[in-house]
Amino acid sequence: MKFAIEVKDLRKSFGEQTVLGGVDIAVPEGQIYALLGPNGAGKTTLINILTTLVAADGGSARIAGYDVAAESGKVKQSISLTGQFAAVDEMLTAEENLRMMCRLSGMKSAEAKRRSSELLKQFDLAASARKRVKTYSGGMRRRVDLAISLVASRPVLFLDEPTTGLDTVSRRALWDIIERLKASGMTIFLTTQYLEEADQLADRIGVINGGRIVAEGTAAELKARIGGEVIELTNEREQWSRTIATTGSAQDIGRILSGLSPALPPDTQVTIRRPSMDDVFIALTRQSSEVSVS
Ligand SMILES: Nc1ncnc2c1ncn2[C@@H]1O[C@H](COP(=O)(O)OP(=O)(O)OP(=O)(O)O)[C@@H](O)[C@H]1O
Repeated sequence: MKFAIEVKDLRKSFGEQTVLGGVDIAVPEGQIYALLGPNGAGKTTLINILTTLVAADGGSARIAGYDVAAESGKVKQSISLTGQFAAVDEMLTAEENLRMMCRLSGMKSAEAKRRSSELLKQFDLAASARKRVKTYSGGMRRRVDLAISLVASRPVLFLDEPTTGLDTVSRRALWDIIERLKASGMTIFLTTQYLEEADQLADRIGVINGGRIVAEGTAAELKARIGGEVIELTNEREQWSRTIATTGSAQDIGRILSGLSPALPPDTQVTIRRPSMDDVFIALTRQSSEVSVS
């Protein structure tokens, strides 16, 4: 298998603080990898190292076969990055923004025109292409950001929290686009705080906490790690809920409930269901918060 992204024992500290304490990741070509983690877990630092913006202290990373430290120029030519620093001019139309970026990346006028209209179509922006970006909704604006980062076709795309702050409809529209980009053969590395997003898009999910990958696998594999089912106890009057992993057998459920029942208010509701990504995430980050990264 050929890997588009290969990260080995990657380390980074800021002063005394260890932000990445030995991270290993391998993403095969053409797949989507989602990195999930709480605030401050090191996700942006990892993206910054993989996109050559920040140097690592130790370990290695290769993108499209090139070493991020020794061959940073080749790495830059292999990647697109969409994050906080999108260079959109709000006073221009989407079409003008795209043509300008195409010209800046060295295309002749006719080529810039062709590539811009191709991107406007691909990102469902053709109907609004001649309106100023400042009149766009958040979702449309995010699609312009993404289109601009893809002006030059590159094999590996990094997306730092692509749908944060978007409403459900715009988020789904962006997911469709990300899936289409994958179908065109791109390898995509994204960070997200939405478990549903990782579940929906990613071939593999890595959970990062305390500077380490504490779990990795497909959404189904991660869900399987916390057992067959979860018991959810909810008390609406007292406004609390609690989940407990169970094998799902009558004996195990009986054991858990009889262990709890003397302490439970009588109006507590019990539901038994398959674990969600939320359950997995909470279980994994809770377990690993004890782990030292130094
Ligand atoms: N240039 C820097 N100098 C000092 N500390 C830094 C620097 N960059 C990041 N950090 C620290 O490293 C830790 C990880 O930050 P990072 O931005 O990588 O986390 P994150 O997982 O992306 O979180 P968020 O979702 O909040 O952006 C944080 O505690 C942050 O304060």
